[in-house]
Amino acid sequence: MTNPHIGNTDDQESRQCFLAGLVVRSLSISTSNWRCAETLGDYLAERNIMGIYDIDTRVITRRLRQDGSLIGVLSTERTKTDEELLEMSRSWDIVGVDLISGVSCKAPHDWVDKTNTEWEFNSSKRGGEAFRVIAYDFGIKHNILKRLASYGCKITVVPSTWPASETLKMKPDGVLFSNGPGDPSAVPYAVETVKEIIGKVPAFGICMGHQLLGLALGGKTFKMKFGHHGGNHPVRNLCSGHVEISAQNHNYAVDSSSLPEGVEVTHVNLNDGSCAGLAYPAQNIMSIQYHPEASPGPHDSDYAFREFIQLMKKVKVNSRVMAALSFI
Ligand SMILES: NC(=O)CC[C@H](N)C(=O)O
Repeated sequence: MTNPHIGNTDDQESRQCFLAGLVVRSLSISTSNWRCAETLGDYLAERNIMGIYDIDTRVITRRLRQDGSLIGVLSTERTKTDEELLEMSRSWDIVGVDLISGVSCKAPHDWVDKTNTEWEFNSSKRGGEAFRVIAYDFGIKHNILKRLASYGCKITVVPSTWPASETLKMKPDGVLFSNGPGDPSAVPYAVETVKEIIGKVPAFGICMGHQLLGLALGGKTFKMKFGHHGGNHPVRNLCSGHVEISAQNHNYAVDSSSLPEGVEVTHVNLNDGSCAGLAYPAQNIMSIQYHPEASPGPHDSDYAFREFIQLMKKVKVNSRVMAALSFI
């Protein structure tokens, strides 16, 4: 973490902490958040997750910015020499590795929790209809589900390997493809699932889900030098012209130039011009590369959830009209 002071606030965004290790500058010895249940050190130790502090994370950040993402090794084993640790780091890679299967849920389950009412910041423009959404868990952040629930959705979360045929049998009004770790090109099974669903049901992709949609539509993804991480990246919404301050956490991106005819780039990251969102109106597809659910981060992009509701509503109304016309 580049923020020097870590440990004074915390919120869980998944059923468990999947981190292998955490490197921080200064570990807060006190917690100053009324909801904080324990110190970061205790939290990590209870889960046998390695942590190291008093590290000059700014030097590491400058190195990563200069040389790109690097593989690192943390070890408490004093028997290992530096050379052996370096060998370990050289023997591992993130490219081509399926990291989704290790974090996805094991079985379908419903989700009902909404955003805590006292923190609700966008309760305007809520339609009355409840739309049925199937959310693919590629490592889904809980606040994505809370925002959908706050917008009135009835949600079933399914594992990353859940068959598209089973999803279509559930007759959802929409499908959400979630965020998730690792290389999108390392999970062809997930791309195939997306391919079988799009065009039949409105789809919304977030981060990994956005990349899987890009691949399913025939585009390509690539590994960025050091990705986008943090809560202060400016993104231009090309439809509205607005610039949003966004929450970002990704190392891959969709190559805009690889997208086929009809697929629109809807958002651009203003730091490097990369694709930050796409749409394929012909198949009722929308997706964004960053995190509209924030948690943590700014709420500028919360409207994306409302746009997904409007997309499902439009499709549902159209299908009712078509059904009525078929009787005439
Ligand atoms: N937050 C995410 O879903 C990340 C997507 C993908 N694993 C990447 O690193 O680009």
